[in-house]
Amino acid sequence: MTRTPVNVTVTGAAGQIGYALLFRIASGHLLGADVPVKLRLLEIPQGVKAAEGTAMELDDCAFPLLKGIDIFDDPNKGFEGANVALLVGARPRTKGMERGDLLAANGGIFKPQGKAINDNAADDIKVLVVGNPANTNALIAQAAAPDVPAERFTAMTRLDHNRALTQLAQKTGSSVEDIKRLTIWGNHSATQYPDIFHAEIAGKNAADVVNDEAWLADTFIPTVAKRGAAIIEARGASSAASAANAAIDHVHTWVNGTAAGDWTSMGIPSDGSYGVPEGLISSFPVVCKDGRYEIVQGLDINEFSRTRIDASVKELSEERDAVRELGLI
Ligand SMILES: NC(=O)C1=CN([C@@H]2O[C@H](COP(=O)(O)OP(=O)(O)OC[C@H]3O[C@@H](n4cnc5c(N)ncnc54)[C@H](O)[C@@H]3O)[C@@H](O)[C@H]2O)C=CC1
Ligand SMILES: O=C([O-])CC(=O)C(=O)O
Repeated sequence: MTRTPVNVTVTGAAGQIGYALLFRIASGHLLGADVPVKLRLLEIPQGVKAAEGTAMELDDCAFPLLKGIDIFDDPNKGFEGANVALLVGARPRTKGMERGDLLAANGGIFKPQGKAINDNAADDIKVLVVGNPANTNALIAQAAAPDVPAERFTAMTRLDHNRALTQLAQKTGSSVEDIKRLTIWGNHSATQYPDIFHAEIAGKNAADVVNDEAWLADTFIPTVAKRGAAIIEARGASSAASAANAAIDHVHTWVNGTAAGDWTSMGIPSDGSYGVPEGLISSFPVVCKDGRYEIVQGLDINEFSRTRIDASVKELSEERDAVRELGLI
């Protein structure tokens, strides 16, 4: 039986993450090796020509799963019939810009996109926001889409999760696939909290294996939390291929499920679990099954973790207050 192609909308398609992302979507890494896709690329008018160039290259790969590419500069058309939406395009922070300016500029992007998703996307739409500040941009888009179930709006912390896996593997001389149940809590920002207290390395508690709280506090957490800035410093541009890879991982896990005995990290609307105010889009440990996710419940949060989760959640609350004041939610 021939499957109906899944419509995948990618915003910011002509940007550097877009360039690293589209070829992997088209080759089956996002949804599965047997799932045909149609790409809907959304750009601002100035980005359309470059997106057309990328579309030519996609054609030239002759990917068997790629059943069509359309390019738009109108969000209503870009999200028409979308089953999956990757919101990558955002206004980057430029010199002299305050946090409030950045939130306002991105509100101008994510509010209309949320409305366009509300009015035009397929009923089963799943949204991943990558563009920064990702959690609060996801909140803005979600607030503009009252007819879409709130839990379909998610923000990307999988890059932080993957970064933490590698740092922990390198410290302990283990392999990333031996590490399970690691968690990123909070905001995709320098306040995020990568938590290894419930993680396991080859079946042993990761915090016990590390047995070095100073390394945790002074090396591991800041290395993971400030990795984006370190990459900008080294590369002269923000992370792109690793961000695209994490977006692929996020959606693939959401659609196809977490492995037995493991979980992942996703920025999702809080239901009040772990003291995170309801409605904030915060990163949690989640298990995915049958295209849905659930927060892992019942974890014991120690003092070390509590302080750090609270600090990141406080920042999220402040961002929510700021966009509320700007009338964006
Ligand atoms: N959540 C995460 O872990 C990460 C998030 N990011 C964020 O992802 C975003 C994109 O990064 P890059 O691809 O490197 O940026 P980029 O500047 O190379 O590309 C952004 C693209 O978005 C387009 N764009 C801007 N406004 C748009 C709109 N309203 N509709 C459609 N397209 C629009 C631009 O024309 C441009 O082609 C940035 O906000 C960056 O900070 C980057 C790395 C990791
Ligand atoms: O830090 C940035 O601007 C890009 C980003 O989100 C990351 O690499 O985590």
